[in-house]
Amino acid sequence: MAETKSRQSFRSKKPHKEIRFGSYVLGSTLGEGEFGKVKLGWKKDGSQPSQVAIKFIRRDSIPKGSEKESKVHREINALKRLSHPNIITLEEVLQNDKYIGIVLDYASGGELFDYILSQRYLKDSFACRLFAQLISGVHYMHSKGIVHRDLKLENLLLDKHKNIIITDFGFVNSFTSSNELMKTSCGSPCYAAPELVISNDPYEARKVDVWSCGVILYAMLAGYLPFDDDPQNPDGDNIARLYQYITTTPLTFPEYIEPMPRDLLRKVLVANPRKRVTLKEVRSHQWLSQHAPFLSVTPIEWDKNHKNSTKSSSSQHINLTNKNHNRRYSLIDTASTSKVLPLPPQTSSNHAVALPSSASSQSISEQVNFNPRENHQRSDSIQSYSSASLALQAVFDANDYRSQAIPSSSSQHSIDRLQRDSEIRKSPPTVHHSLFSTQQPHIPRSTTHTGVSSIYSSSNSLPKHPIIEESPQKNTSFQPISSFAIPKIPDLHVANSKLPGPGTRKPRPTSFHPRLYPSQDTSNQIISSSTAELTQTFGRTDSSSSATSFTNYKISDPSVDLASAEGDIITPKSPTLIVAETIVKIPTEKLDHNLHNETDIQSKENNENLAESDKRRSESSQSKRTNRYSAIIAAESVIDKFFGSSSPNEPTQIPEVARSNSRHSSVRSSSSKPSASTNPLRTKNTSAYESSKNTACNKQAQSTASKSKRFSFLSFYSSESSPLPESHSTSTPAHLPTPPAVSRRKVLETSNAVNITQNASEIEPKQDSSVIEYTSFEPKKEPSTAKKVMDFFKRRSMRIG
Ligand SMILES: Nc1ncnc2c1ncn2[C@@H]1O[C@H](COP(=O)(O)OP(=O)(O)OP(=O)(O)O)[C@@H](O)[C@H]1O
Repeated sequence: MAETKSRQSFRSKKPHKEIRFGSYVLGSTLGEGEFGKVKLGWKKDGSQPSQVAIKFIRRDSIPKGSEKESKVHREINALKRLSHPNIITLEEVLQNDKYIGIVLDYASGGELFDYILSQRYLKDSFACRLFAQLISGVHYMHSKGIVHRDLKLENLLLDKHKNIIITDFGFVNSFTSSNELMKTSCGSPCYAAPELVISNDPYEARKVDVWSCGVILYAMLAGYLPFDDDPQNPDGDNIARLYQYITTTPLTFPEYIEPMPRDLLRKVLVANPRKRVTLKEVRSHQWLSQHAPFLSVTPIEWDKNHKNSTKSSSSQHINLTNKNHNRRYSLIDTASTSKVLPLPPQTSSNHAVALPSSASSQSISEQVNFNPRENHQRSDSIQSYSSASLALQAVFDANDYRSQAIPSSSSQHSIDRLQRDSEIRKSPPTVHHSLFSTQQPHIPRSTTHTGVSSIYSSSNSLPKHPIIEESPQKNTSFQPISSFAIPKIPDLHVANSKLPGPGTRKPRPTSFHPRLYPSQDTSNQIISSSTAELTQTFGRTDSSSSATSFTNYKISDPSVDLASAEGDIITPKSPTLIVAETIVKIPTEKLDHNLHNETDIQSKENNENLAESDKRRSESSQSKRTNRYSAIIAAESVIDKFFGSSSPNEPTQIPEVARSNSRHSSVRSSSSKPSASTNPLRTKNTSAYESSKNTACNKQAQSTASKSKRFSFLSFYSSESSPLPESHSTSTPAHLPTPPAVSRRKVLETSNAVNITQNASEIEPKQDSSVIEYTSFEPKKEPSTAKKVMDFFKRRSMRIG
């Protein structure tokens, strides 16, 4: 007995092993993507960046020359070229013999998707602010000749001040001003522009991003996705039908969306890309006029700001090893003292910012300077600022400074500012109304501010052809995306594409619907009937081409190269990932297509720890799943049955689908489709479960059928039949009117029945190394069932392409 006790106490005192990757200590898992886990990390010595998100990619999961490898390279090289406060910052890339670790800024606010779920939908002013940031980021990347092509809520993170951070650049591609047409279909079904899905013709790359931005805006304001009310396709699972609906139905809005954003959405969500507004037109829309100063910052200015701050920071006595550290620090520790920051922005319900018509946008960047003394006074509080917040703050301050002609603030002001800032940060999170989060000052709207057009005409520094501003080729420190190694393959339009399989992740609500794939016969009927109409919509003369693309519509296989199709501006070149026995730190400025070996050797032990920890986690999660989440297992079985089973017993498929479907297990037959008159959730639930029983669904799944009804993923698709207990429901925030209860696919608001928003504080690691335990690799707190289910969706998000 005594021996047992002493053994126990020994065990409890035994320090847990610290898991490290390079110079980073690893913490909890932030999420899981296509390539694997994303983990929180921090430097043990407390140096910057204080917290990072490390995206781990198992090297053996990206075979040489594979599409996956290209995707990783695309993402890294794109991020290296981008330096904008609303675009995720690449800190560095590390690798050892097992993993590649893409070290990114940590966006502690979680996914915008989850945030909208928690709010049901966003207030007009807040959505406007986020949308302005999104548009600014997208405009910036377009100016670099980069299109994202997979913009969706799940790829938009929030920093701690609720600024948008665009992430996941795996589908980016480059274009030139002379050739912007692309052919590869990619993106997520619900966010993909119609021309991607229903046409074989090359598409204008930037317009595709514009469409996705429109879908995102709609989802922010409505709390659900647009074109979601087709009575013939209540679940939106028939994607051909969905796109037919999109191209033929006028956009409708819930009553709580204001007229101005409606007007903007009507101009953005136009099926015909030729009639769809350009990003420039979006930026100058009246609804965004209150954020005109921010939107008027040109890409050149963002770069200048970055360069200036990098140069300044290099004179500081900071031991930094790469430009990104400088970038981050530069906003804090620059040597420039020419201007002192104006008073901090305050929270304001009126977030209109006046931009004097005489101000030139050029002056913005010149005034974006920081007083190091002031910033030193910020001490610890400044550490928590993300680079996004800081950069946004800087631009705001510059605008604010200029517009208000505030004289240099005294150091006392700075101290006051710091105190106020830290108080604001201590306060509980609220929905922010200003472009610059909680620090937005109350600045009365200028009476001379007559809207965006006047601003642009007075300070029109926006390039007519953004690509000309800074050609990617000019940037010698970066490897242009065009040099990626992409094996040349035939055009991969949807007509030739394949369905996803077990290797692919499965759906989340906004990007996927459980019964997405219509049976061949059903879709064909719809396609045939709609071809003429769509041809008309897109103004085509070649009806046969349309017909072909519709008839053969399938989801393309992500394992096949997406960016190499004819029309994409990509030059093939062999990719190489140098295998090293040790962790190799790759400063981003040196990293190009090839990952070079460098210094900073990490012991193999850590590496093993990482793998071991992964193993333990999976074992532990396995047992937890068995004990506590059998319902989820049931749901997974159901989904595997539908989308991912590689079981040899899989049902015979329609030949054409089977041919193209190496991984997708089954295509739902039309007979399994529930009638629209029945409750789609209940029906789906039942039919799905029955299907699972018919195949190799395990016994446990069967025995937990009733539980699966309670926690099934299907329950996330309806508010009417949400099986969640009342007590879990979150009421509509007071400021928001109750959304109509009619749409069964109010996916965002429905999911709000359970609070699944990730609490950043739960995953904050303890910085004191003495208390960092091995278990820090595993979250101490068991995530809620709802969270698990949502994570399950995350793992299964899928795309066209
Ligand atoms: N910088 C970050 N800060 C905080 N969380 C992050 C960060 N990057 C990723 N995550 C979390 O990890 C999850 C997976 O990351 P990410 O989407 O980048 O992976 P992925 O492999 O690119 O997946 P996919 O391509 O399917 O989106 C995200 O949904 C997010 O919750």
